[in-house]
Amino acid sequence: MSVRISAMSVLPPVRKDRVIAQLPQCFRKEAAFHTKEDFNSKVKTACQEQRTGTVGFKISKVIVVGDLAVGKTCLINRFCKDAFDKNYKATIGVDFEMERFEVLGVPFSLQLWDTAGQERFKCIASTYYRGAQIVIIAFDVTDIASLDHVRQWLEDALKENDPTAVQLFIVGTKKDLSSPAQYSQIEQDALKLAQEITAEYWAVSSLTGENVKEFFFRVASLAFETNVLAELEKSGPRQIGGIVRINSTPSNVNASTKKKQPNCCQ
Ligand SMILES: Nc1nc2c(ncn2[C@@H]2O[C@H](COP(=O)(O)OP(=O)(O)OP(=O)(O)O)[C@@H](O)[C@H]2O)c(=O)[nH]1
Ligand SMILES: [Mg+2]
Repeated sequence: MSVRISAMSVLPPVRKDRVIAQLPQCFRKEAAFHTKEDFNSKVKTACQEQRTGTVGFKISKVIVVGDLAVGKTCLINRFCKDAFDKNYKATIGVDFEMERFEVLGVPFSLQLWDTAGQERFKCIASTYYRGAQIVIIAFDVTDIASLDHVRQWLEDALKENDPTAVQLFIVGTKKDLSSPAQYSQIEQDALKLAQEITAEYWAVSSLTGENVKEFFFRVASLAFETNVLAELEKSGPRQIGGIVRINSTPSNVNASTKKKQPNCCQ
């Protein structure tokens, strides 16, 4: 407890617009991590009673992958800096941003890794995939090829991570560029894919900001909820009563059986 107090007194308070008191809802019920309206009751009780263990000090790693120019950097910049650049500057290797939240009164941080989509930088970027709790695969809703490549990105990301420990999101970008008819067509395919690979689906626009904050709040909340449940499980059923597990095993068909390949940078 004393550690917690000193750590909190060193850090400035979390920004008011990063405080999460209610569970943000999913974007589409057909492809959601879960569709519950509220945080798990065990998680809420644990937070109220300050029994969240190490979660308050935890930094969860998020990697954002996907084809070049789909808008990964813009998505992160819209959320972290509320900025948008219409000029394309390829990410070379990786970049990262830290975002601090307060979820149900408990500090919680995400380390957002923005990776390169260009083939020639992919090899550097992939060395940073390891240790991700959350994998976000971005595709451009106006470019069906970028959706077709999602499975390959997933496979690459899961080579470096434990597939059963990863929470997966598919995010369609540049929603502002697509007509409602075009959008609903690609959404059908994206929802189908999300269901197949057990991912939660979102669609956003970094230009207008539509759904960007909602998306990252949802990511932070689900990551937090999973971490608190894991912490409660660690502290044992005798202490905390029965654990309600949320169904969080991304059963990826392609990647889970693959052997780790050596990274190549020829
Ligand atoms: N209209 C519109 N353009 C966008 C949006 N998001 C990104 N763009 C544009 O798409 C281009 C590529 O965006 P980036 O964010 O740099 O793409 P990236 O995925 O990071 O690309 P790499 O770093 O090469 O992998 C830029 O010209 C952006 O301005 C969006 O929501 N709407
Ligand atoms: Mg980029």
